[in-house]
Amino acid sequence: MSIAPLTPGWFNQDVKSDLHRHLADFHPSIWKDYFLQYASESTEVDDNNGTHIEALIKEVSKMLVSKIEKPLEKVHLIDSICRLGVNYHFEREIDEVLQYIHENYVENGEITLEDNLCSLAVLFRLLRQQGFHVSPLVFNKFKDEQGNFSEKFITDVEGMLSLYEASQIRIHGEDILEEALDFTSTHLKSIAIQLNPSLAAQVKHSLRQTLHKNLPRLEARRYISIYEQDPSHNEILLTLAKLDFNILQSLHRKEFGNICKWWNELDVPCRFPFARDRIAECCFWILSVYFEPQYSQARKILMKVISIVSIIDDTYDAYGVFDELELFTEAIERWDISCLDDLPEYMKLSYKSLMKVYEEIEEEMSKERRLYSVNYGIKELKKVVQAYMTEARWLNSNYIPTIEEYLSTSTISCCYSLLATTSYIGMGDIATENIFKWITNGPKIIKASSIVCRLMDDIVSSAFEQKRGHVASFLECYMKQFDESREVAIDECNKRIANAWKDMNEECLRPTKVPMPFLMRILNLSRFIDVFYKDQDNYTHSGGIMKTYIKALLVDPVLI
Ligand SMILES: CC(C)=CCC/C(C)=C/CC/C(C)=C/COP(=O)(O)OP(=O)(O)O
Repeated sequence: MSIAPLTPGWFNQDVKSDLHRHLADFHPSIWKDYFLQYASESTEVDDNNGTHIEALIKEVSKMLVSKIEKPLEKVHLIDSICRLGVNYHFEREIDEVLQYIHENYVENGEITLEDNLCSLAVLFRLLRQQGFHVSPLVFNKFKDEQGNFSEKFITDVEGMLSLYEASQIRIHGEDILEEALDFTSTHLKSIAIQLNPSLAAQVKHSLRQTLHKNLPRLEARRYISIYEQDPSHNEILLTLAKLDFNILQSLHRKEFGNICKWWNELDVPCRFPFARDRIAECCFWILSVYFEPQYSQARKILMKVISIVSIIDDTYDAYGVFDELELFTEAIERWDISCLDDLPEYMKLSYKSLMKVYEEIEEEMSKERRLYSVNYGIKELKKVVQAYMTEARWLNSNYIPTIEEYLSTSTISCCYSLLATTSYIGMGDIATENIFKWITNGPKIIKASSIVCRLMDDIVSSAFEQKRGHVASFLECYMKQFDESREVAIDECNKRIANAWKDMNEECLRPTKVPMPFLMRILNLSRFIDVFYKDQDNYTHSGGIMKTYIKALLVDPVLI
Protein backbone atom coordinates (compact mmCIF):
# COMPACT_ATOMS: atom_id res chain seq x y z
CA MET A 1 0.00 0.00 0.00
CA SER A 2 1.43 3.41 -0.76
CA ILE A 3 0.73 6.16 1.70
CA ALA A 4 2.27 9.60 1.19
CA PRO A 5 5.43 10.30 3.22
CA LEU A 6 5.02 12.50 6.24
CA THR A 7 7.00 15.43 7.50
CA PRO A 8 8.25 15.29 11.11
CA GLY A 9 5.77 16.66 13.62
CA TRP A 10 2.81 16.20 11.22
CA PHE A 11 0.88 14.43 13.85
CA ASN A 12 0.13 17.43 16.00
CA GLN A 13 -0.54 19.83 13.13
CA ASP A 14 -4.11 19.06 12.22
CA VAL A 15 -5.50 17.51 15.32
CA LYS A 16 -7.04 18.80 18.51
CA SER A 17 -4.87 19.59 21.46
CA ASP A 18 -3.72 16.48 23.27
CA LEU A 19 -5.18 17.99 26.45
CA HIS A 20 -8.56 16.48 25.57
CA ARG A 21 -7.19 13.06 24.80
CA HIS A 22 -6.76 10.07 27.09
CA LEU A 23 -3.17 9.48 26.03
CA ALA A 24 -1.47 6.40 27.43
CA ASP A 25 2.22 6.06 27.95
CA PHE A 26 2.78 2.80 26.07
CA HIS A 27 6.35 1.57 25.86
CA PRO A 28 7.85 1.27 22.36
CA SER A 29 8.15 -1.97 20.45
CA ILE A 30 10.40 -4.57 22.11
CA TRP A 31 11.17 -6.45 18.90
CA LYS A 32 11.64 -3.56 16.46
CA ASP A 33 12.76 -5.09 13.13
CA TYR A 34 13.94 -8.40 14.56
CA PHE A 35 11.59 -10.65 12.59
CA LEU A 36 12.08 -8.84 9.27
CA GLN A 37 15.14 -11.00 8.58
CA TYR A 38 12.81 -13.99 8.19
CA ALA A 39 10.35 -12.43 5.72
CA SER A 40 10.05 -14.76 2.76
CA GLU A 41 7.89 -15.17 -0.33
CA SER A 42 7.60 -18.87 0.35
CA THR A 43 5.91 -20.05 3.50
CA GLU A 44 6.43 -23.69 2.71
CA VAL A 45 7.52 -25.91 5.59
CA ASP A 46 11.31 -26.54 5.43
CA ASP A 47 11.92 -29.98 4.02
CA ASN A 48 15.57 -30.59 5.01
CA ASN A 49 14.62 -33.22 7.56
CA GLY A 50 11.47 -34.31 5.73
CA THR A 51 12.32 -37.98 5.21
CA HIS A 52 13.71 -38.39 8.69
CA ILE A 53 10.58 -36.85 10.21
CA GLU A 54 8.31 -39.01 8.06
CA ALA A 55 10.10 -42.13 9.30
CA LEU A 56 9.82 -41.03 12.93
CA ILE A 57 6.12 -40.29 12.50
CA LYS A 58 5.61 -43.81 11.14
CA GLU A 59 7.44 -45.31 14.12
CA VAL A 60 5.37 -43.39 16.66
CA SER A 61 2.20 -44.25 14.78
CA LYS A 62 3.13 -47.95 15.00
CA MET A 63 3.59 -47.63 18.77
CA LEU A 64 0.14 -46.10 19.01
CA VAL A 65 -1.73 -48.64 16.93
CA SER A 66 0.02 -51.75 18.25
CA LYS A 67 -2.25 -54.18 20.13
CA ILE A 68 -3.44 -52.71 23.43
CA GLU A 69 -2.20 -55.08 26.12
CA LYS A 70 -1.49 -52.58 28.85
CA PRO A 71 -3.97 -49.74 28.33
CA LEU A 72 -2.34 -47.45 30.86
CA GLU A 73 0.99 -47.64 29.08
CA LYS A 74 -0.77 -46.37 25.96
CA VAL A 75 -2.37 -43.65 28.03
CA HIS A 76 1.02 -42.40 29.22
CA LEU A 77 2.37 -42.58 25.67
CA ILE A 78 -0.53 -40.42 24.44
CA ASP A 79 0.04 -38.00 27.30
CA SER A 80 3.69 -37.59 26.32
CA ILE A 81 2.81 -37.17 22.64
CA CYS A 82 0.32 -34.43 23.52
CA ARG A 83 2.60 -32.62 25.92
CA LEU A 84 5.47 -32.74 23.43
CA GLY A 85 3.21 -30.95 20.95
CA VAL A 86 3.27 -33.58 18.19
CA ASN A 87 -0.26 -34.93 18.69
CA TYR A 88 -1.40 -33.06 15.59
CA HIS A 89 0.38 -35.75 13.54
CA PHE A 90 -1.60 -38.54 15.22
CA GLU A 91 -5.12 -37.24 15.65
CA ARG A 92 -6.77 -40.32 14.15
CA GLU A 93 -4.62 -42.84 16.03
CA ILE A 94 -5.04 -41.07 19.38
CA ASP A 95 -8.79 -40.90 18.91
CA GLU A 96 -8.95 -44.59 18.06
CA VAL A 97 -6.98 -45.64 21.15
CA LEU A 98 -9.03 -43.46 23.49
CA GLN A 99 -12.24 -44.63 21.83
CA TYR A 100 -11.14 -48.23 22.41
CA ILE A 101 -10.35 -47.56 26.05
CA HIS A 102 -13.62 -45.70 26.50
CA GLU A 103 -15.59 -48.59 24.97
CA ASN A 104 -13.79 -51.32 26.90
CA TYR A 105 -12.87 -49.80 30.22
CA VAL A 106 -15.59 -47.24 30.93
CA GLU A 107 -19.05 -48.40 32.03
CA ASN A 108 -21.82 -45.87 32.61
CA GLY A 109 -19.18 -43.17 32.69
CA GLU A 110 -17.15 -45.02 35.38
CA ILE A 111 -13.56 -45.97 34.55
CA THR A 112 -13.16 -49.65 35.43
CA LEU A 113 -9.38 -49.87 35.16
CA GLU A 114 -7.83 -50.44 38.57
CA ASP A 115 -4.66 -48.51 39.02
CA ASN A 116 -2.87 -45.77 40.85
CA LEU A 117 -4.05 -42.20 41.31
CA CYS A 118 -1.60 -40.75 38.80
CA SER A 119 -2.54 -43.03 35.90
CA LEU A 120 -6.27 -42.78 36.52
CA ALA A 121 -6.14 -39.01 36.69
CA VAL A 122 -4.12 -38.84 33.46
CA LEU A 123 -6.62 -41.16 31.76
CA PHE A 124 -9.55 -39.13 33.07
CA ARG A 125 -7.98 -35.92 31.73
CA LEU A 126 -7.17 -37.37 28.33
CA LEU A 127 -10.64 -38.86 27.85
CA ARG A 128 -12.26 -35.59 28.86
CA GLN A 129 -9.96 -33.57 26.62
CA GLN A 130 -10.99 -35.81 23.78
CA GLY A 131 -14.64 -35.09 24.58
CA PHE A 132 -15.57 -38.46 26.11
CA HIS A 133 -17.98 -38.61 29.03
CA VAL A 134 -16.31 -39.97 32.16
CA SER A 135 -17.54 -39.69 35.69
CA PRO A 136 -15.25 -38.08 38.29
CA LEU A 137 -16.71 -40.50 40.86
CA VAL A 138 -13.81 -42.76 39.91
CA PHE A 139 -11.81 -40.65 42.37
CA ASN A 140 -14.07 -41.73 45.25
CA LYS A 141 -11.75 -44.64 45.85
CA PHE A 142 -9.06 -42.21 46.98
CA LYS A 143 -11.23 -40.91 49.81
CA ASP A 144 -11.21 -41.98 53.45
CA GLU A 145 -14.13 -43.09 55.62
CA GLN A 146 -15.08 -39.51 56.41
CA GLY A 147 -15.50 -38.81 52.72
CA ASN A 148 -12.39 -36.63 52.43
CA PHE A 149 -9.49 -37.22 50.08
CA SER A 150 -7.17 -39.47 52.03
CA GLU A 151 -4.12 -37.84 53.61
CA LYS A 152 -2.07 -40.87 52.65
CA PHE A 153 -1.83 -39.50 49.09
CA ILE A 154 -0.21 -36.26 50.18
CA THR A 155 3.25 -37.66 49.55
CA ASP A 156 2.30 -39.10 46.14
CA VAL A 157 3.37 -35.94 44.35
CA GLU A 158 2.84 -37.29 40.84
CA GLY A 159 -0.62 -38.53 41.75
CA MET A 160 -1.51 -35.23 43.37
CA LEU A 161 -0.25 -33.30 40.35
CA SER A 162 -2.26 -35.46 37.97
CA LEU A 163 -5.42 -35.13 40.02
CA TYR A 164 -4.89 -31.37 40.19
CA GLU A 165 -4.56 -31.20 36.39
CA ALA A 166 -7.60 -33.45 35.90
CA SER A 167 -9.72 -31.20 38.13
CA GLN A 168 -9.20 -28.33 35.66
CA ILE A 169 -11.53 -29.98 33.17
CA ARG A 170 -14.43 -30.05 35.59
CA ILE A 171 -17.90 -29.07 34.52
CA HIS A 172 -20.81 -27.68 36.56
CA GLY A 173 -21.98 -29.73 39.54
CA GLU A 174 -18.86 -31.86 39.92
CA ASP A 175 -18.29 -31.31 43.62
CA ILE A 176 -15.77 -34.10 43.87
CA LEU A 177 -13.49 -32.28 41.42
CA GLU A 178 -13.88 -29.04 43.38
CA GLU A 179 -12.78 -30.96 46.48
CA ALA A 180 -9.94 -32.53 44.50
CA LEU A 181 -8.77 -29.10 43.38
CA ASP A 182 -8.88 -27.79 46.91
CA PHE A 183 -7.12 -30.81 48.36
CA THR A 184 -4.36 -31.02 45.77
CA SER A 185 -3.60 -27.32 45.53
CA THR A 186 -3.41 -26.92 49.32
CA HIS A 187 -1.06 -29.87 49.78
CA LEU A 188 1.04 -29.27 46.66
CA LYS A 189 1.70 -25.73 47.85
CA SER A 190 2.85 -26.88 51.25
CA ILE A 191 4.89 -29.85 50.07
CA ALA A 192 6.73 -28.01 47.28
CA ILE A 193 9.57 -26.81 49.52
CA GLN A 194 10.45 -30.37 50.58
CA LEU A 195 10.85 -31.70 47.04
CA ASN A 196 13.92 -32.10 44.88
CA PRO A 197 14.49 -28.97 42.76
CA SER A 198 13.20 -30.42 39.52
CA LEU A 199 9.96 -31.78 40.98
CA ALA A 200 9.53 -28.60 43.01
CA ALA A 201 9.83 -26.58 39.81
CA GLN A 202 7.17 -28.72 38.13
CA VAL A 203 4.80 -28.33 41.05
CA LYS A 204 5.37 -24.58 41.15
CA HIS A 205 4.79 -24.34 37.42
CA SER A 206 1.53 -26.33 37.51
CA LEU A 207 0.16 -24.33 40.40
CA ARG A 208 0.71 -21.20 38.36
CA GLN A 209 -0.11 -22.50 34.91
CA THR A 210 -2.30 -25.55 34.57
CA LEU A 211 -1.87 -27.85 31.62
CA HIS A 212 -5.44 -27.51 30.38
CA LYS A 213 -5.20 -23.73 30.26
CA ASN A 214 -1.66 -23.58 28.88
CA LEU A 215 -0.84 -22.89 25.26
CA PRO A 216 0.18 -26.14 23.57
CA ARG A 217 3.36 -24.67 21.98
CA LEU A 218 4.59 -23.32 25.32
CA GLU A 219 3.92 -26.65 26.98
CA ALA A 220 5.80 -28.43 24.18
CA ARG A 221 8.85 -26.17 24.56
CA ARG A 222 8.91 -26.73 28.32
CA TYR A 223 8.07 -30.42 28.31
CA ILE A 224 10.74 -31.37 25.76
CA SER A 225 13.44 -30.66 28.38
CA ILE A 226 11.53 -32.39 31.16
CA TYR A 227 10.92 -35.46 29.00
CA GLU A 228 14.56 -35.57 27.91
CA GLN A 229 15.66 -35.80 31.53
CA ASP A 230 13.24 -38.64 32.27
CA PRO A 231 15.38 -41.83 32.09
CA SER A 232 12.41 -43.79 30.74
CA HIS A 233 11.86 -41.47 27.76
CA ASN A 234 11.36 -42.81 24.26
CA GLU A 235 14.21 -41.68 22.02
CA ILE A 236 12.18 -41.79 18.79
CA LEU A 237 9.42 -39.68 20.22
CA LEU A 238 11.87 -37.20 21.72
CA THR A 239 13.75 -36.78 18.42
CA LEU A 240 10.48 -36.28 16.56
CA ALA A 241 9.36 -33.65 19.04
CA LYS A 242 12.62 -31.72 18.77
CA LEU A 243 12.85 -31.77 14.98
CA ASP A 244 9.19 -30.95 14.62
CA PHE A 245 9.48 -28.04 17.03
CA ASN A 246 12.31 -26.49 15.02
CA ILE A 247 10.57 -27.02 11.69
CA LEU A 248 7.44 -25.28 12.96
CA GLN A 249 9.56 -22.55 14.45
CA SER A 250 11.13 -21.75 11.11
CA LEU A 251 7.70 -21.63 9.42
CA HIS A 252 6.35 -19.34 12.14
CA ARG A 253 9.38 -17.04 11.88
CA LYS A 254 8.70 -16.54 8.19
CA GLU A 255 5.07 -15.76 8.88
CA PHE A 256 6.06 -13.25 11.59
CA GLY A 257 8.61 -11.74 9.18
CA ASN A 258 6.02 -11.25 6.44
CA ILE A 259 3.51 -9.62 8.75
CA CYS A 260 6.22 -7.38 10.24
CA LYS A 261 7.10 -6.22 6.71
CA TRP A 262 3.47 -5.24 6.12
CA TRP A 263 3.30 -3.52 9.54
CA ASN A 264 6.47 -1.55 8.86
CA GLU A 265 4.83 -0.06 5.80
CA LEU A 266 2.14 1.34 8.12
CA ASP A 267 4.92 3.07 10.10
CA VAL A 268 3.07 2.89 13.40
CA PRO A 269 5.49 4.92 15.61
CA CYS A 270 5.21 7.86 13.23
CA ARG A 271 1.64 7.61 11.95
CA PHE A 272 -0.04 6.21 15.07
CA PRO A 273 2.21 7.43 17.90
CA PHE A 274 -0.68 7.04 20.36
CA ALA A 275 -1.03 3.33 19.68
CA ARG A 276 0.67 0.23 21.04
CA ASP A 277 3.36 -0.90 18.58
CA ARG A 278 3.01 -4.62 19.22
CA ILE A 279 3.18 -6.51 15.97
CA ALA A 280 5.22 -9.46 17.29
CA GLU A 281 2.82 -9.75 20.23
CA CYS A 282 -0.20 -9.67 17.91
CA CYS A 283 1.36 -12.42 15.78
CA PHE A 284 2.03 -14.43 18.92
CA TRP A 285 -1.60 -14.05 19.99
CA ILE A 286 -2.64 -15.62 16.70
CA LEU A 287 0.03 -18.30 16.80
CA SER A 288 -1.64 -19.32 20.05
CA VAL A 289 -4.94 -19.77 18.22
CA TYR A 290 -3.43 -22.24 15.77
CA PHE A 291 0.14 -23.34 15.11
CA GLU A 292 -0.28 -26.16 12.60
CA PRO A 293 1.15 -25.70 9.08
CA GLN A 294 -2.25 -26.15 7.42
CA TYR A 295 -3.46 -22.97 9.09
CA SER A 296 -0.77 -20.72 7.66
CA GLN A 297 -3.19 -18.78 5.45
CA ALA A 298 -5.69 -18.50 8.32
CA ARG A 299 -2.94 -17.07 10.54
CA LYS A 300 -1.94 -14.49 7.95
CA ILE A 301 -5.52 -13.20 7.78
CA LEU A 302 -6.06 -13.14 11.52
CA MET A 303 -2.66 -11.57 12.26
CA LYS A 304 -3.48 -8.59 10.05
CA VAL A 305 -6.97 -8.20 11.48
CA ILE A 306 -5.86 -8.29 15.13
CA SER A 307 -3.07 -5.77 14.49
CA ILE A 308 -5.37 -3.24 12.84
CA VAL A 309 -7.97 -3.79 15.56
CA SER A 310 -5.29 -3.05 18.14
CA ILE A 311 -4.75 0.37 16.52
CA ILE A 312 -8.50 0.96 16.39
CA ASP A 313 -8.86 -0.01 20.06
CA ASP A 314 -6.23 2.60 20.95
CA THR A 315 -7.95 5.12 18.73
CA TYR A 316 -11.08 4.77 20.85
CA ASP A 317 -9.37 4.37 24.21
CA ALA A 318 -6.23 6.41 24.02
CA TYR A 319 -6.57 9.13 21.40
CA GLY A 320 -9.84 9.86 19.62
CA VAL A 321 -12.13 12.53 21.00
CA PHE A 322 -15.85 11.97 21.06
CA ASP A 323 -16.90 13.69 17.81
CA GLU A 324 -14.03 12.08 15.88
CA LEU A 325 -15.04 8.68 17.20
CA GLU A 326 -18.60 9.23 16.04
CA LEU A 327 -17.30 9.92 12.54
CA PHE A 328 -15.13 6.83 12.59
CA THR A 329 -17.96 4.63 13.86
CA GLU A 330 -20.24 5.95 11.13
CA ALA A 331 -17.57 5.30 8.50
CA ILE A 332 -17.12 1.71 9.65
CA GLU A 333 -20.88 1.22 9.59
CA ARG A 334 -21.01 2.46 5.99
CA TRP A 335 -17.93 0.41 5.00
CA ASP A 336 -17.10 2.48 1.98
CA ILE A 337 -13.78 4.03 1.03
CA SER A 338 -15.55 7.27 0.05
CA CYS A 339 -16.09 7.87 3.80
CA LEU A 340 -12.42 8.83 3.98
CA ASP A 341 -13.16 12.44 3.15
CA ASP A 342 -15.17 12.85 6.36
CA LEU A 343 -12.42 11.62 8.66
CA PRO A 344 -9.59 13.47 10.45
CA GLU A 345 -6.20 12.85 8.88
CA TYR A 346 -4.94 10.31 11.45
CA MET A 347 -8.10 8.24 11.13
CA LYS A 348 -7.85 8.14 7.34
CA LEU A 349 -4.76 6.01 7.64
CA SER A 350 -6.28 3.35 9.84
CA TYR A 351 -9.53 3.34 7.87
CA LYS A 352 -7.68 2.95 4.57
CA SER A 353 -5.46 0.21 5.96
CA LEU A 354 -8.46 -1.63 7.34
CA MET A 355 -10.28 -1.49 4.00
CA LYS A 356 -7.16 -2.71 2.26
CA VAL A 357 -6.76 -5.66 4.62
CA TYR A 358 -10.35 -6.76 4.02
CA GLU A 359 -10.01 -6.26 0.26
CA GLU A 360 -7.07 -8.66 0.29
CA ILE A 361 -9.00 -11.20 2.34
CA GLU A 362 -11.93 -10.90 -0.07
CA GLU A 363 -9.64 -11.48 -3.02
CA GLU A 364 -8.24 -14.66 -1.47
CA MET A 365 -11.63 -15.94 -0.41
CA SER A 366 -13.32 -15.27 -3.72
CA LYS A 367 -10.66 -17.45 -5.37
CA GLU A 368 -11.80 -20.20 -3.01
CA ARG A 369 -15.50 -19.37 -3.57
CA ARG A 370 -15.89 -18.56 0.11
CA LEU A 371 -16.53 -14.85 -0.08
CA TYR A 372 -19.51 -15.16 2.28
CA SER A 373 -17.09 -15.95 5.10
CA VAL A 374 -15.60 -12.44 4.93
CA ASN A 375 -19.03 -10.83 5.32
CA TYR A 376 -19.52 -12.61 8.63
CA GLY A 377 -16.14 -11.25 9.74
CA ILE A 378 -17.05 -7.70 8.71
CA LYS A 379 -20.36 -7.88 10.59
CA GLU A 380 -18.51 -8.89 13.76
CA LEU A 381 -16.08 -6.02 13.33
CA LYS A 382 -18.97 -3.59 12.99
CA LYS A 383 -20.42 -4.93 16.26
CA VAL A 384 -17.07 -4.35 17.99
CA VAL A 385 -16.84 -0.77 16.77
CA GLN A 386 -20.43 -0.09 17.88
CA ALA A 387 -19.48 -1.47 21.30
CA TYR A 388 -16.38 0.77 21.40
CA MET A 389 -18.66 3.73 20.65
CA THR A 390 -21.11 2.79 23.41
CA GLU A 391 -18.17 2.73 25.83
CA ALA A 392 -16.96 6.09 24.50
CA ARG A 393 -20.46 7.50 25.16
CA TRP A 394 -20.42 6.19 28.71
CA LEU A 395 -17.03 7.74 29.32
CA ASN A 396 -18.06 11.02 27.72
CA SER A 397 -21.08 11.33 30.00
CA ASN A 398 -19.30 9.91 33.06
CA TYR A 399 -21.86 7.14 33.17
CA ILE A 400 -21.15 4.01 35.16
CA PRO A 401 -23.32 1.24 33.71
CA THR A 402 -24.90 -1.61 35.63
CA ILE A 403 -22.92 -4.82 35.40
CA GLU A 404 -25.56 -6.24 33.02
CA GLU A 405 -25.25 -3.25 30.69
CA TYR A 406 -21.49 -3.33 31.03
CA LEU A 407 -21.13 -7.01 30.22
CA SER A 408 -23.47 -6.97 27.26
CA THR A 409 -21.24 -4.35 25.60
CA SER A 410 -17.82 -5.24 26.92
CA THR A 411 -18.02 -8.91 26.01
CA ILE A 412 -18.39 -7.67 22.42
CA SER A 413 -15.66 -5.01 22.69
CA CYS A 414 -13.25 -7.68 23.95
CA CYS A 415 -13.23 -8.86 20.32
CA TYR A 416 -13.26 -12.58 21.05
CA SER A 417 -16.31 -13.21 18.90
CA LEU A 418 -14.68 -11.16 16.13
CA LEU A 419 -11.41 -13.06 16.45
CA ALA A 420 -13.06 -16.48 16.58
CA THR A 421 -15.22 -15.71 13.54
CA THR A 422 -12.25 -14.32 11.61
CA SER A 423 -10.13 -17.30 12.64
CA TYR A 424 -12.46 -19.54 10.63
CA ILE A 425 -12.17 -17.52 7.40
CA GLY A 426 -8.88 -19.05 6.28
CA MET A 427 -9.60 -22.55 7.56
CA GLY A 428 -10.73 -23.85 4.19
CA ASP A 429 -13.76 -25.83 3.12
CA ILE A 430 -14.51 -27.28 6.56
CA ALA A 431 -15.63 -23.78 7.59
CA THR A 432 -19.06 -23.96 5.99
CA GLU A 433 -21.61 -21.17 6.08
CA ASN A 434 -23.42 -23.00 8.92
CA ILE A 435 -20.30 -22.73 11.05
CA PHE A 436 -20.30 -18.95 10.55
CA LYS A 437 -24.01 -18.78 11.38
CA TRP A 438 -23.33 -20.73 14.56
CA ILE A 439 -20.39 -18.64 15.76
CA THR A 440 -22.01 -15.28 15.03
CA ASN A 441 -25.17 -16.27 16.93
CA GLY A 442 -23.45 -15.98 20.31
CA PRO A 443 -23.07 -19.66 21.27
CA LYS A 444 -22.39 -20.50 24.93
CA ILE A 445 -18.72 -21.25 24.35
CA ILE A 446 -17.96 -17.87 22.79
CA LYS A 447 -19.89 -16.09 25.55
CA ALA A 448 -17.81 -17.98 28.11
CA SER A 449 -14.55 -17.24 26.34
CA SER A 450 -15.48 -13.55 26.12
CA ILE A 451 -16.19 -13.48 29.87
CA VAL A 452 -12.75 -14.97 30.57
CA CYS A 453 -11.15 -12.41 28.28
CA ARG A 454 -13.09 -9.40 29.53
CA LEU A 455 -12.89 -10.11 33.26
CA MET A 456 -9.25 -11.22 33.38
CA ASP A 457 -8.33 -8.12 31.36
CA ASP A 458 -10.37 -5.91 33.69
CA ILE A 459 -8.82 -7.33 36.86
CA VAL A 460 -5.28 -6.61 35.71
CA SER A 461 -5.67 -3.46 33.66
CA SER A 462 -8.35 -1.39 35.32
CA ALA A 463 -5.92 0.49 37.61
CA PHE A 464 -3.60 1.48 34.70
CA GLU A 465 -6.56 2.47 32.50
CA GLN A 466 -8.50 4.43 35.10
CA LYS A 467 -5.49 6.68 35.67
CA ARG A 468 -5.76 8.10 32.16
CA GLY A 469 -9.56 8.20 31.91
CA HIS A 470 -11.13 5.04 30.56
CA VAL A 471 -14.60 3.57 30.57
CA ALA A 472 -15.45 1.99 33.94
CA SER A 473 -14.40 -1.66 34.12
CA PHE A 474 -16.42 -4.51 35.64
CA LEU A 475 -14.78 -3.68 38.95
CA GLU A 476 -15.99 -0.08 39.10
CA CYS A 477 -19.47 -1.07 37.88
CA TYR A 478 -19.76 -3.83 40.48
CA MET A 479 -18.39 -1.70 43.31
CA LYS A 480 -20.90 1.05 42.53
CA GLN A 481 -23.91 -1.21 41.97
CA PHE A 482 -23.42 -3.25 45.15
CA ASP A 483 -21.51 -0.73 47.23
CA GLU A 484 -18.76 -3.27 47.68
CA SER A 485 -14.97 -3.19 47.89
CA ARG A 486 -12.55 -3.85 45.05
CA GLU A 487 -11.60 -7.18 46.66
CA VAL A 488 -15.22 -8.38 46.65
CA ALA A 489 -15.56 -7.29 43.02
CA ILE A 490 -12.40 -9.24 42.12
CA ASP A 491 -13.77 -12.33 43.90
CA GLU A 492 -16.95 -12.04 41.85
CA CYS A 493 -14.88 -11.83 38.65
CA ASN A 494 -12.90 -14.93 39.62
CA LYS A 495 -16.11 -16.87 40.30
CA ARG A 496 -17.50 -15.88 36.93
CA ILE A 497 -14.23 -16.81 35.22
CA ALA A 498 -14.23 -20.27 36.87
CA ASN A 499 -17.84 -20.81 35.79
CA ALA A 500 -17.03 -19.73 32.26
CA TRP A 501 -14.30 -22.38 32.09
CA LYS A 502 -16.83 -24.99 33.21
CA ASP A 503 -19.14 -23.85 30.41
CA MET A 504 -16.31 -24.16 27.89
CA ASN A 505 -15.35 -27.61 29.19
CA GLU A 506 -18.96 -28.73 28.91
CA GLU A 507 -19.28 -27.41 25.37
CA CYS A 508 -16.26 -29.49 24.36
CA LEU A 509 -17.88 -32.78 25.40
CA ARG A 510 -19.34 -35.02 22.70
CA PRO A 511 -21.58 -34.63 20.86
CA THR A 512 -20.23 -31.13 20.17
CA LYS A 513 -22.31 -28.55 18.32
CA VAL A 514 -19.57 -28.03 15.72
CA PRO A 515 -16.44 -30.07 14.92
CA MET A 516 -13.59 -29.86 17.43
CA PRO A 517 -11.21 -27.77 15.26
CA PHE A 518 -13.63 -24.83 15.61
CA LEU A 519 -13.96 -25.20 19.37
CA MET A 520 -10.20 -25.49 19.67
CA ARG A 521 -9.71 -21.95 18.30
CA ILE A 522 -11.96 -20.59 21.05
CA LEU A 523 -10.30 -22.69 23.74
CA ASN A 524 -6.90 -21.42 22.61
CA LEU A 525 -8.06 -17.80 22.64
CA SER A 526 -9.12 -18.36 26.26
CA ARG A 527 -5.83 -20.03 27.07
CA PHE A 528 -3.94 -17.01 25.74
CA ILE A 529 -5.75 -14.86 28.29
CA ASP A 530 -5.02 -17.32 31.09
CA VAL A 531 -1.31 -17.23 30.25
CA PHE A 532 -0.89 -13.52 29.55
CA TYR A 533 -3.47 -11.72 31.68
CA LYS A 534 -2.93 -13.42 35.03
CA ASP A 535 -0.80 -10.93 36.94
CA GLN A 536 -0.70 -8.05 34.52
CA ASP A 537 -1.66 -7.14 30.96
CA ASN A 538 1.37 -8.68 29.25
CA TYR A 539 0.26 -7.46 25.84
CA THR A 540 0.41 -3.80 26.73
CA HIS A 541 3.45 -4.29 29.00
CA SER A 542 5.21 -6.78 26.79
CA GLY A 543 8.73 -6.82 28.23
CA GLY A 544 8.10 -9.62 30.77
CA ILE A 545 6.77 -13.10 30.11
CA MET A 546 5.54 -12.07 26.65
CA LYS A 547 9.14 -11.37 25.61
CA THR A 548 10.37 -14.57 27.28
CA TYR A 549 7.76 -16.72 25.54
CA ILE A 550 8.22 -15.14 22.12
CA LYS A 551 11.92 -15.82 22.50
CA ALA A 552 11.29 -19.43 23.55
CA LEU A 553 9.04 -20.17 20.59
CA LEU A 554 10.50 -18.02 17.84
CA VAL A 555 14.10 -17.12 18.61
CA ASP A 556 15.80 -20.07 20.34
CA PRO A 557 15.63 -23.38 18.51
CA VAL A 558 15.55 -26.58 20.53
CA LEU A 559 19.03 -28.12 20.78
CA ILE A 560 19.03 -31.44 18.99
C1 LIG B 1 -7.80 -8.51 26.35
C2 LIG B 1 -8.61 -8.09 25.18
C3 LIG B 1 -9.72 -7.15 25.42
C4 LIG B 1 -8.29 -8.62 23.99
C5 LIG B 1 -8.88 -8.26 22.69
C6 LIG B 1 -8.27 -9.04 21.57
C7 LIG B 1 -7.57 -8.08 20.65
C8 LIG B 1 -8.32 -7.43 19.58
C9 LIG B 1 -6.30 -7.83 20.88
C10 LIG B 1 -5.54 -6.80 20.18
C11 LIG B 1 -4.97 -5.87 21.17
C12 LIG B 1 -5.99 -5.37 22.13
C13 LIG B 1 -7.08 -4.52 21.63
C14 LIG B 1 -5.84 -5.69 23.42
C15 LIG B 1 -6.78 -5.26 24.50
O1 LIG B 1 -6.48 -4.00 24.89
P1 LIG B 1 -7.29 -3.33 26.11
O2 LIG B 1 -6.99 -4.04 27.37
O3 LIG B 1 -7.02 -1.87 26.05
O4 LIG B 1 -8.80 -3.64 25.66
P2 LIG B 1 -10.09 -2.88 26.15
O5 LIG B 1 -9.91 -1.47 25.73
O6 LIG B 1 -11.21 -3.54 25.41
O7 LIG B 1 -10.14 -3.08 27.63
